[in-house]
Amino acid sequence: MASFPLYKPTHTIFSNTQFKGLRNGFFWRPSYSFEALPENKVQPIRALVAKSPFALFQPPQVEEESPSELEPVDPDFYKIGYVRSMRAYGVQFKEGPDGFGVYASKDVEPLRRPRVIMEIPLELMLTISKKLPWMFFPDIIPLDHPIFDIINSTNPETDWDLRLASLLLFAFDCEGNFWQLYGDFLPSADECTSLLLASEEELLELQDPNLASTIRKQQQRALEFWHKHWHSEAPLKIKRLARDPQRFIWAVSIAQSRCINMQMRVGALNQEANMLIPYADMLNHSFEPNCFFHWRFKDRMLEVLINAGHRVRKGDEMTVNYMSSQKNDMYMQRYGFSSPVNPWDEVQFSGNARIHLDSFLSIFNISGLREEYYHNNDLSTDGNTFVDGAVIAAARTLPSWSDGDVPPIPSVEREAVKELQSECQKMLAGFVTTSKQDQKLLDSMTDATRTFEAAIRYRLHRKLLMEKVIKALDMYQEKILF
Ligand SMILES: C[S@@+](CC[C@H](N)C(=O)[O-])C[C@H]1O[C@@H](n2cnc3c(N)ncnc32)[C@H](O)[C@@H]1O
Repeated sequence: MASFPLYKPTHTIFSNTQFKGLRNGFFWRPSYSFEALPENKVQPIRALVAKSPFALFQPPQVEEESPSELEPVDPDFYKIGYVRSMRAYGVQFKEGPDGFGVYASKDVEPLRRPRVIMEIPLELMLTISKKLPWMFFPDIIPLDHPIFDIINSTNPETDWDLRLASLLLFAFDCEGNFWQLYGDFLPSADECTSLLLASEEELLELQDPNLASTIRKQQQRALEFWHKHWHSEAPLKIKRLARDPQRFIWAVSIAQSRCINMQMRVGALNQEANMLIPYADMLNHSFEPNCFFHWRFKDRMLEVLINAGHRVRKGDEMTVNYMSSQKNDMYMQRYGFSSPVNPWDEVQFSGNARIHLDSFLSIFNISGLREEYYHNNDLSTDGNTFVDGAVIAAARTLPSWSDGDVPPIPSVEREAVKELQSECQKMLAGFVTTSKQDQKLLDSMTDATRTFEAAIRYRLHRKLLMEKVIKALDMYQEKILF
């Protein structure tokens, strides 16, 4: 099997001048299709840089350059000399509501087995082992390069993002490195939602002092790291990697919002690694994802696969689950977005009021495993039969007792419902704006920064959850307690 199938590009080829538009504050990044051609099943991303001098994407020129009298060669032997390309099957990279994303370019019937939609070889990635001794795959750092000392100075427990950011900046500076080109497809500081890039005013818009203070500490930490290593005496080959702190903080934002952690096996080594994986990092998050990642050991590839049994329609977004069991503040901290249907989100109640959890769940017909949560439709926003994630969050959030814990006393239960509702009302009243006002603000925004928008959305999502809790308790009261 040849490592470079000879596919024909079907899409526009963008010149380097057009790439530069990305950095000028506009949020556009070109879209690329990997639709199957009649004669081929795969469309490699190499085609998008077909005119670039970039070595990694150049297919072997053996056939064109070899006079016909030459003997046919052993393809396996020649394969050794060429770096592999990324392959994608029936997907398209384009801009959507959550920035760039990956979309199905054709219908996929549900299969009994997961179906591969992307394969990304190890050599295109930037990875660092999570633990000492530091190992890099591929190892692009030459012996004695001072960037290694900088990476080596980081705290193994906490500073994975600083290490990855340093490696990314180093890769941008390496002649012929894949990331020199891929960097043009990464979000610019204006396009990135990471709160590391947020101003103090934007952090205040979160109306969450804990989250704001966590972010301030992270900003400070990145800044101090830059000052420590990018001082005036630093060698030029370090200085030019990040001439100002903003460049370094942007790199940390990219590392935080695009890193994938995986256990990868390379040879006899089993490595837990922090990885920047091109193309796979274009996948957005969903709490009901249709895809997942898998490390293919035999040829050191990351596979992106569609879940077994999943039907995908042309135009559907392909998504993965970034983190499980995390509240919206964690999503904000790491990725700069929150979700109104995060089933793990919470409202923090402070009082002693508790309701009967089993009765509450029975009202919404929620039982069993997470995937099997259903409810009676009354609280669903879109009218489908699946339980809204916010209803699960409401259930999880409520301080509760169950049989054998406290005996059911209807009057006490009724009192508890009212208390919980009134605590939610008080919390809502503590916000400067209402959820309707936040929604209006979001609808009217035209030239706001992405971090400002993310901050407003975050506080709106918290209010929506509280409103859901109040409504759910209303229903509980009506149906069970009369
Ligand atoms: C790994 S990247 C995914 C690709 C990214 N959308 C882009 O434009 O390059 C993660 C970033 O995508 C955005 N994102 C991913 N999933 C999202 C979601 N469910 N809602 C809103 N934004 C999301 C956030 O900006 C996040 O920091």
